[in-house]
Amino acid sequence: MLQLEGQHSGQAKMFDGAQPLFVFGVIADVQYANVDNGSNYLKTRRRYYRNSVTLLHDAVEHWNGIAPHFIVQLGDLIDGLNKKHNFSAKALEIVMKEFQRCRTKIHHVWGNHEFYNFTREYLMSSILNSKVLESALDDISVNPEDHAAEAAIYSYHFSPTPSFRFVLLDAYDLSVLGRKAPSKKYNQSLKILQDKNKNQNLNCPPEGQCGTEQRFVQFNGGFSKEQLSWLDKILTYADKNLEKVTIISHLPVHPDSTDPICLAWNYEEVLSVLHSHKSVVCFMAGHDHDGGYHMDHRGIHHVTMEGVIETPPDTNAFATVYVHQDRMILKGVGRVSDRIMLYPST
Ligand SMILES: Nc1ncnc2c1ncn2[C@@H]1O[C@H](COP(=O)(O)OP(=O)(O)O)[C@@H](O)[C@H]1O
Repeated sequence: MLQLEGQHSGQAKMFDGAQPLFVFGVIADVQYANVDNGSNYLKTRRRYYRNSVTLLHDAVEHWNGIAPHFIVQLGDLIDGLNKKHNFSAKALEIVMKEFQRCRTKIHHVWGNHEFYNFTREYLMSSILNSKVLESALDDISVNPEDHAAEAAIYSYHFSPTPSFRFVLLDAYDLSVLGRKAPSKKYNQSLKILQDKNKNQNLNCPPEGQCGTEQRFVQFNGGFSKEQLSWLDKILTYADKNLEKVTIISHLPVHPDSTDPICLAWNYEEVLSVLHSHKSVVCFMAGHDHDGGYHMDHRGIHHVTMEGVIETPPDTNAFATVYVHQDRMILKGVGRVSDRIMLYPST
């Protein structure tokens, strides 16, 4: 029997009648800018730049009535247009004011628009660095090289309750955005792009390519070997401890969960790490504003959240996830569909 949110008081209200172990909120691609409505590059989708902060406000109001244990913000919080208007810091202040009304922790990942507005160094010491909320390594022992890799990469993990873990990934670890020329990672990223994309404008997908090859564009990025090896260690620990892991990233990694132009460059390598561990139950991403979903052959749920920026003012796009011992129940608002996600059998 379904019970509506808002009919209960106190923490972590139930949605399906059973008491969840914990509850979290999820929202993607707010992309606020203090400019008139516009459209995406191909002029196929309308973008509601000013109104997106109102939709964020409404999401926070909703969550304040439920008291989730935490919220994950999937990146592209403010639009790159702010940079042109010298409004980046102010725009960030405006959206963070909404989040600050939220009586819970917010976990942020970074998308391409974070790097249009700010340098990686700025982001590391900004309010968008939520890694500081968690002790980065807690009880998982890693070697000194992994410590160094963790410091250069914005990724971390946390366990909100025993047997569950969340891993936030840095999808622009390999990227020409946010990596300084001519650093090793910048050069490596430019080479990956230019080997696959011969256009002058690297935001323009490779000529004549369709399907997943379109992903080699400048507004995407990928995961370094160090980050994947770090992820592998966390998942090994999680396997041993019979944990259920949800992975959070700006870029999706399964071609059936997104328009392939939005995929991470080395999505196959990420999938191969995920599939070598039994602990992974869900992968959540943003970036593709149309959203998407696919349960892969190993039973991992790939959820791509609809973007707030392309959501008309009379609706919304966010979700609350009720986590149970055997499933997650995702309750969408507005453009986001409800979904029951059973964990893969081990
Ligand atoms: N097909 C394309 N050709 C050239 N530039 C593009 C193309 N698609 C997107 N871009 C540019 O790439 C950047 C990111 O695109 P955008 O649609 O804003 O991505 P997002 O969905 O992350 O907002 C923008 O500067 C946009 O103008």
